[in-house]
Amino acid sequence: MGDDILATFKILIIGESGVGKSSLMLRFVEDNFDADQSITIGVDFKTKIVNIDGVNVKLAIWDTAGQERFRTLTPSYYRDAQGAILVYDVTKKNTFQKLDLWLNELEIYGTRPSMAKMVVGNKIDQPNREMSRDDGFKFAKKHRTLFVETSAKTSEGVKSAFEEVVRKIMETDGLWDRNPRSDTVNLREEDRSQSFCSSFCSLL
Ligand SMILES: Nc1nc2c(ncn2[C@@H]2O[C@H](COP(=O)(O)OP(=O)(O)OP(=O)(O)O)[C@@H](O)[C@H]2O)c(=O)[nH]1
Repeated sequence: MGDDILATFKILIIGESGVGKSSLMLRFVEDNFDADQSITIGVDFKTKIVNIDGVNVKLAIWDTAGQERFRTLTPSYYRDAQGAILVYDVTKKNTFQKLDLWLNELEIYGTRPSMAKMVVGNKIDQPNREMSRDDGFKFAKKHRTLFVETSAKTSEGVKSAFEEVVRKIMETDGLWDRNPRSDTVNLREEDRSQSFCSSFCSLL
């Protein structure tokens, strides 16, 4: 395998304000954590190339604002996304209860019916849990989504959260297209000189 990138996947991170969406992206893309992570206004965007089971794919990760007043461009965030990570904070029950609304947004604005969805219970490093692992698991089972618990602070579960979404996208027919390969787009030198001669040299 070379450096070829098989495909580019658009993945959204959604959920209530303060659950750790930006922190999960920062941990996954830059392996970093900021205890004073600032609030997201509108949308933040990062790319990362990952190798999944020997195949390179490029991820375009869209970190959306949890706060309603910063969500003016919602439909364009969702357009063509192949995967979505729905985040709640295990120490805040209300963020878990809002997951239904976030799933509903995906239904309304998502343009790919078979989008891969992952529910993520974040901040498991904290001692004051309000939601158990089982609560998250049951929700995910009911809505047929993937599920994992994470800590953006310690990095536990973060890599799996993103990688499992990518695997799910890859195994879903019709959800993605291969990136055009450079050797099929550009004719090789010998082909080019041949086609030059067959269409032009014979006219001379
Ligand atoms: N202890 C702990 N704190 C976290 C974790 N993830 C995020 N935080 C903190 O929680 C706060 C909010 O995190 P953000 O990543 O800004 O949350 P967000 O969901 O992007 O928030 P919005 O931009 O408002 O939508 C910040 O102070 C983070 O440092 C975690 O796993 N553990």
